[in-house]
Order: sequence, then C-alpha cells, then structure tokens
Amino acid sequence: MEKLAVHFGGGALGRGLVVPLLEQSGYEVVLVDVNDALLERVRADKGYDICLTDAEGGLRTAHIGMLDAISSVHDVDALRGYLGRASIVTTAVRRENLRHVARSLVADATEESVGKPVVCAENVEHAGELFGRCLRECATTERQTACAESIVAPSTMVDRICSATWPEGTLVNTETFHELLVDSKVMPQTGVELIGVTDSIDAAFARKRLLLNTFADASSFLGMQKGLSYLHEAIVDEEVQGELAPYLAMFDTLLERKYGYGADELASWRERYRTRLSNPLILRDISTVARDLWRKLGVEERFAWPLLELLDMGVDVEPGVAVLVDLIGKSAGEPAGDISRRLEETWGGDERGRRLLEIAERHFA
Ligand SMILES: NC(=O)c1ccc[n+]([C@@H]2O[C@H](COP(=O)([O-])OP(=O)(O)OC[C@H]3O[C@@H](n4cnc5c(N)ncnc54)[C@H](O)[C@@H]3O)[C@@H](O)[C@H]2O)c1
Ligand SMILES: O=P(O)(O)OC[C@@H](O)[C@@H](O)[C@H](O)[C@H](O)CO
Repeated sequence: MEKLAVHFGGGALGRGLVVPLLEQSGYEVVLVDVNDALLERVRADKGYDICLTDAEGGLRTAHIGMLDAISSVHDVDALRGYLGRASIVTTAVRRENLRHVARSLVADATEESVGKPVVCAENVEHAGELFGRCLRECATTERQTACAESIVAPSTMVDRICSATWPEGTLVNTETFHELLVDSKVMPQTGVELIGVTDSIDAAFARKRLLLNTFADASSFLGMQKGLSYLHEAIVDEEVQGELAPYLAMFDTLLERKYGYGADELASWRERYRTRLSNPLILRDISTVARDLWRKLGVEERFAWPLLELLDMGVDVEPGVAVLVDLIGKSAGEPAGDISRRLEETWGGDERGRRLLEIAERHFA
C-alpha cells in the first residue's frame, strides 16, 4: 500500500497538527475540505506554513507540503481515486461534519475503499463509535453497508492549541506540545510513526477533556462575557479563574477514583495545561473556543458529565453546579425561563441528569 493519507478538514487542527504529523511520518497527504478558496490557496502554494510559537530559540516556521488539495463536493472522482490508494484516512472537521465525511467514504464505495482505517482527530468522546454510527446511517445499499462495516475507526484523544489565520492567510499558529493517540484495542498500530496508540484511551481522554477542554471552554465562555478577545486572556484573568475555581477543583476526585491518576500527576498536568493555554503568541479567538454551549452541556459532554460521575460517587456537587448555572446564565443569552426549559430538555431524559437538574434549579433564582 502507498504511503498516502487522505485528510478531511483543513481548519486549525487539521493544518496545525494532523497534516504535519502525517507529513513528518513520511506520508504524502491529500487535503479534502469544502472551502474552495482555502483549497485554491493551498494548491497554489503546494502546502502552507505553520508557526511553532514556543520553539527553542523563538518562533519557528515550517512549510508543510501537500500532494493535492481537493473538494469533497466538487472533486468527487478525484477523491474516490485517492481514497482507493490511501492507506489511512484522518479527519479534523468538527463533530457535526463527521456524517458528511462518512457519506463521502461510503457513497461511492469501490473495492479499493473497503477496510480503510479512519482516525477522527476530534474533541469527541468515543469518536470511533460515533463515526461507526455515521457510517452505518448513510449506507443504503449492500455494497455501502459492507464498506461501512469494514472501516476501522478507533476512539481517539487529540490535543494541540492551533489558531488559523484564515481568511487573511493559510498560516496556522501553534505550539510544540501535541498528543494524538488512538485506542489500541481497536487499532493495535496506526502505521503512522507520529500517531500513537494507548490501551487506556478513556483515561487519557478524561484527563485531557477535564483539565484542558472544560478548563479552556469554561474560561472562554466567562471571558467572552467580560469582553476578552483571546483564549489566553481568559486563562490568566483572575476574576474568571476565581469564579471557576470551585467547579474546576472537583475534577481531581473523578480522575483519581475512576481513572487511577495520582495527585502529583494531576497537579503536573494542570500546570502544563495552564502554561500552554496562557501562551500569548497563539491568538486563538475566544469565540472559536466558546462555541456550541448547549452541545457542550450534554450529559456525555465536558460540562455536565464530570458532575454526573461525581454524583454517582456520592460527592456533593453543589459548589460545582452553582458555578455552572452562573456560567450558563451569563453565556446563554436567553431569559431564565428559556434556560430552564432547555436544561430540562438537555438533562431531563437521563436519570442522573434529573438529579443534576434538581440541584441546578435551586440556583436559578
Ligand atoms: N483548534 C484547536 O486548537 C483544536 C484542538 C484540539 C481539538 N480540536 C478539534 O479539531 C476538530 C476541528 O476543529 P478546528 O478548530 O480545526 O475547526 P475549524 O473550523 O478550524 O476546521 C474545520 C474544517 O473542516 C472543514 N470541513 C467541514 N465539513 C467538511 C467536510 N464534509 N469535508 C471536509 N472538510 C470539512 C471546514 O471547512 C474547516 O476547514 C474539532 O473536533 C475540534 O474540537 C481543535
Ligand atoms: O472544538 P470544540 O468546540 O468541541 O471545543 C473547543 C475547545 O474545547 C477546544 O478547542 C479546546 O478548548 C482547545 O482544544 C484548547 O486547546
């Protein structure tokens, strides 16, 4: 099999992490996106630049080469050809677009496209299972169903702070730190030197989700209300961090008891995340982090899920709920009655969610 990778999603993380990892692992990469202007620029420049803002000795810019850059909408024949030759497919498109990628893989399934591994580099819990469902839902013929079932999609954990400068240019500002791991139980090896495997994907995901995503997102939602412009400003804002402290402090209990982390290990991760997220050279627009509040309030998502788990452990979650209710009130931009109704829809269908709702209602004054 050729060392060819087809990557869907040329946004911040796709260009800032996934494509560079593939390229540095010796793969030729075909970028697939739906943004025609971006694709044209990348094709014309035969790639794009990334800037490592925290490299030793100062900023370090590198050119990331690209075999081709095509549209999943207009270049369907070319895409089919590349998919047939590829030994791995990767995505960084955001959760809501995974079903479109699944359709691209299954719609014109050929014999060559059967059995491809797909690594979804997304901030999505159990991304492999979600992608599997997307594949099955869009398969309507026997051939498509066989293709959907043959695709191996492990769950993943991905982390790097990336900020795209588009539409000004194709440069992505990022950092040296990165993690991209897949579940070894589903995919024992990725065949890509710089994409690793782990036998404890749930623990790795929970650590990154709570100590990085929940921290970054909660800070950004509150920071945006204060008129801050960038993620790093919200991380170093004492008022924002003071408000969030009782909520964020609760996560260690969950990470220690359910996932086996040690207190020192967690303290060291917390410090590492805080330092990275405070990097003032990555101008990550705060609105690209403080997005999709209601999705993130879902029972399996970063804001409510840890509280539900702690409830199960018999922990008093009231201090955390109070902070979360305040964050929702400030960020939702809706009257209290509407917020209450939406929370009922979001949490009320789940037994643990209803317990959380009861506590939350005490704080909606
Ligand atoms: N930006 C970060 O620092 C960061 C860090 C960790 C994880 N993530 C995760 O990475 C994923 C991507 O986030 P992002 O910040 O790069 O978003 P983004 O909006 O910058 O990029 C998404 C890209 O996907 C493209 N796209 C949408 N539908 C498509 C389709 N059907 N086919 C091909 N391309 C399609 C869009 O045009 C866009 O270029 C998300 O799941 C996010 O949670 C991002
Ligand atoms: O992509 P989302 O909208 O699910 O999440 C946005 C942020 O959670 C996410 O981008 C992190 O905060 C970011 O990865 C911090 O580096």
